[in-house]
Amino acid sequence: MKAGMSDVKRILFDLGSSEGIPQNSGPSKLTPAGTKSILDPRLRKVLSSQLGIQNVLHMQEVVLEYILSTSSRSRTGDVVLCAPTGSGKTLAYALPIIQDMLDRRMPRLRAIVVVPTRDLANQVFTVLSTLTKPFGIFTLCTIGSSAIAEEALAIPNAEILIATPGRLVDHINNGDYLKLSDVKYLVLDESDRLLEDSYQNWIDVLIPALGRRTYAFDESENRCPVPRASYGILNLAIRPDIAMRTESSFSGLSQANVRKILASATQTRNPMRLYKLDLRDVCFFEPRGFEADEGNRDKISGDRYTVPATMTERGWIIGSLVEKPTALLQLLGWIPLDSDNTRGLKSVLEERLVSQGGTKLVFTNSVDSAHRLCRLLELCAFSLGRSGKVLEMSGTLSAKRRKFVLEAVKEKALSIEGNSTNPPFVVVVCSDILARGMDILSVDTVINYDTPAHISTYLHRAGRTARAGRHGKVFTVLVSNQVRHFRSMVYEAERDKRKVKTIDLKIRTDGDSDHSVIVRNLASLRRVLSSERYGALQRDESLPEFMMHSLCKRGVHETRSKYEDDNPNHNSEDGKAGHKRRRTVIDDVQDVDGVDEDGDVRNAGFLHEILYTQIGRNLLHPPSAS
Ligand SMILES: Nc1ncnc2c1ncn2[C@@H]1O[C@H](COP(=O)(O)OP(=O)(O)OP(=O)(O)O)[C@@H](O)[C@H]1O
Repeated sequence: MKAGMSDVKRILFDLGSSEGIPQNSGPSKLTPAGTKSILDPRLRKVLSSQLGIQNVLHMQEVVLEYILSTSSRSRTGDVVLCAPTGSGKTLAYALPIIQDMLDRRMPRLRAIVVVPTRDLANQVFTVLSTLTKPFGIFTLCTIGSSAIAEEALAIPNAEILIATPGRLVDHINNGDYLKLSDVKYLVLDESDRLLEDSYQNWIDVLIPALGRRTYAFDESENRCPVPRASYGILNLAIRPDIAMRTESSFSGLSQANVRKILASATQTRNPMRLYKLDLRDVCFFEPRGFEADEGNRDKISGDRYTVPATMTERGWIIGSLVEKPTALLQLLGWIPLDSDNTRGLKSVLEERLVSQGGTKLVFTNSVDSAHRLCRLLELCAFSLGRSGKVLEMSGTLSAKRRKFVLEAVKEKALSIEGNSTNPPFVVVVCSDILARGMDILSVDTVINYDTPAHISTYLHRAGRTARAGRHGKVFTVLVSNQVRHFRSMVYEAERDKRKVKTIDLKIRTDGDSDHSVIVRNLASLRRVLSSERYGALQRDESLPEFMMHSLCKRGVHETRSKYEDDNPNHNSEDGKAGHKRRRTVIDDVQDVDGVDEDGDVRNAGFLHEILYTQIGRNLLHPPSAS
């Protein structure tokens, strides 16, 4: 987090010109909060020294001002914050909470932040703990990565708790060490996602535990009586549509003082979902110009969203599923565009896609496809001689591996050498685990290899790029029969329809074309996946180079001696274990190739593969040899 921050402070953007967010302009400047800001100077100093942020954004300032100006009153309104991805919602809720705690007298649990995934919890924890540490505010992250008893010991000292819903419920049910009586803020980050899933009925457990309000039923009240107000650059409005449905049946003063803050780029306005949260006096923050049309207010499905102005979106239409991997390689700039494509299209690709450096995220619709595609790209990168890294990120990986991948990408710790003709790259193939909230500033391109089924998934995936005023590109690979659905999904939901263009891509799949790279490597992929199935290769680890050499038919013996030369410590205990495992991998590959030293195919599984699949038959009896 910290490493990227020195860049962030220079790339500031304006959420609040009087015209609203500029739709088609480049990154605009941040209007400094300056001396008018109500941000505490102590907090400002920490923000600057720890995160490299000199000024708060207008949206953050408005939320800060609203929350702090009403925090001392007995009746405080709940806050719903709906701003585009990458617009700084984390600090928008974190700053008022921390500032409110600066002059506390007794350390008590004052705030709970609930987030849907462990990785996001870790990210939010990094930001909050960095800001709170200098003030001695103890922030704790409880996500189920350590023993519950261990966490239970730490929880009584926590003043801010960041938790995934399941773990929070575990602690509430586990004993009385989690004291909720002094909790003043409950934040739901990615609230629409949290409300979608029931996660052990976490809302039903948490809300009553915080102290449910009691209301007197009042039929005559059909609107929230609190007036609309315009607050600086944002519309700060009590949304009657939500207020009416959540409050009309229950009017009266609250007995609880927990203020709820909901944050998401795709905030649900569905009162049926929000109802369970027991919201009251809801203040709906959204950038001016993007509030729901008056006529749409009552339509539950009428939500419209906006994406950052610095994002370019394109749909790439291909003829059939078979062309997808080849289209991906072309999008990544690893193989040239087919000459059938127009000159104009070529220049678009060259200009927009083949950017040097930068991280590319490739989204698939399932963890299995993410894994297979990652392996295939690893093989293709190797056989095409590309310098860079292909990494996988999905829920099936161990927490340790996920942390490694995130840190590696965030901190740019991957030391990859390249040159101008072969620029280094980092491609992360991921499932939707990375779609929500993850803040990786080096991501300059998002590719939807699989088209997302829902607009919210599309927007969150896309939102991993073009963050904090940076430029970013989003490409969606579309098989021709998916185009209609894609267009209607995006056009109906996005406010600026002109932004998303679709372009036809012509791809040759005959024997002489670049498509043959895919065909060759699909055969290797099968062998890699077999090695994993039989435990010879860890799913979590990148493909060892010697294995790729072997798969590229450079000779098993050569790679074995290469491995031994390259690993002088292979006789140490650790080295031996690793060596043994790697030897198995080599044997494995030999088996699949049908060239094992004893002349036997030892593994029955592989035997099956070889004898009963077309690819296996081709391997043993190449068509040209027959
Ligand atoms: N005041 C600021 N000045 C400069 N950069 C900022 C400021 N506030 C936040 N940022 C940066 O903007 C980036 C995006 O912030 P954040 O992760 O909070 O976005 P978000 O709105 O929560 O996005 P998402 O909807 O995807 O979760 C982060 O890198 C953050 O450090």
